[in-house]
Amino acid sequence: MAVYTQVSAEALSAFLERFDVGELVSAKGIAEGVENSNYLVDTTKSRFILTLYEKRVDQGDLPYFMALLDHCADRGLPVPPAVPDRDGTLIHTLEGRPACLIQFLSGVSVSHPTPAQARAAAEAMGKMHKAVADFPLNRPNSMGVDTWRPLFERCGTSLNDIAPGLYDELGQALDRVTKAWPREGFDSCAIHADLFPDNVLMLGNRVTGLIDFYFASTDLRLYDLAVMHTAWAFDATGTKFDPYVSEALLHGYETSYTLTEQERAILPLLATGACIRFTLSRAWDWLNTPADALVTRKDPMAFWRRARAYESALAALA
Ligand SMILES: Nc1ncnc2c1ncn2[C@@H]1O[C@H](COP(=O)(O)OP(=O)(O)O)[C@@H](O)[C@H]1O
Ligand SMILES: N[C@@H](CCOP(=O)(O)O)C(=O)O
Repeated sequence: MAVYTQVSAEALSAFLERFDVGELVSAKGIAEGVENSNYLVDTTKSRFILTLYEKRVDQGDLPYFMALLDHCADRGLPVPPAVPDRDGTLIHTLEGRPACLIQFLSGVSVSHPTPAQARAAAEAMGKMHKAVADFPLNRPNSMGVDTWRPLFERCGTSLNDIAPGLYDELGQALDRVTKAWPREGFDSCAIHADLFPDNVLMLGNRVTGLIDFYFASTDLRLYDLAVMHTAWAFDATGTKFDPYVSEALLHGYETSYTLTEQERAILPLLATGACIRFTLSRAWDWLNTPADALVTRKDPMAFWRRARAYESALAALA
């Protein structure tokens, strides 16, 4: 459940008057998602997503996210730009939170992607990377490789409450990965950085939406593919690897960028890093979200299992 901030009908009606979008017909809180409050809003003219940005999203980053969405939408990608009000303003305040009215995209996110769906989603990622070649803004990755150690230290030995021995094991993997992390030799661009299946809307095998750009940042282009691989090529528990989905992801991405031998060789390391990042962010939430909170905590171990699988692949290559 992700509705942290309640919006009254009166406040929403008044808010919508700033836009040329018709009058409020209905508004329902959306259960999916963990970061922000989202409402499905119907007006006499159309359907929208209303997002109120909660504490994890820095208000100062919103102009970057909105510019990136606009840039990609202008180039024909299925991403949802913010709707401007009559003055052209995109970012507003509602119920005391920064808020945007966002274009609604049809489609559903798949829970068990097939190879054909994985291929289409990775193709869309490749197209996005092509489209941002001339995107002029930069945003350092607030969940990038240099942030993992401090987050690990903040979690501390409480990690062992999640699984005995996790603090030591994760710390050692973090040492190995940060030491080997490529600091040059691979290109960077604006990346999505969280293109999990729940952030891709699909109708059948067709991608109708790439959403939730709130971790988007400037980072290694291949790291984006690595994040996607970790999220798509395993079952939800991180126990079962699907080699057909894995291959389909790489084939899909290669319709835009052929992977060199060097790039294929670095992918397991980047994927191990991605798994550490999601293990840590989930662990932090696990340790700091009250058990009775409305939001469902995500299992950190589902990514730690994946990290071990990628590290074994690295060992096999050595
Ligand atoms: N532009 C959109 N069009 C259609 N549905 C959307 C759109 N943006 C968000 N959603 C819906 O809202 C849900 C939560 O959005 P998301 O951005 O993933 O939230 P959070 O940032 O809180 O994780 C998505 O799973 C999807 O169902
Ligand atoms: N995808 C990440 C966390 C971010 O969640 P989202 O709902 O904003 O995509 C994870 O699964 O840990």
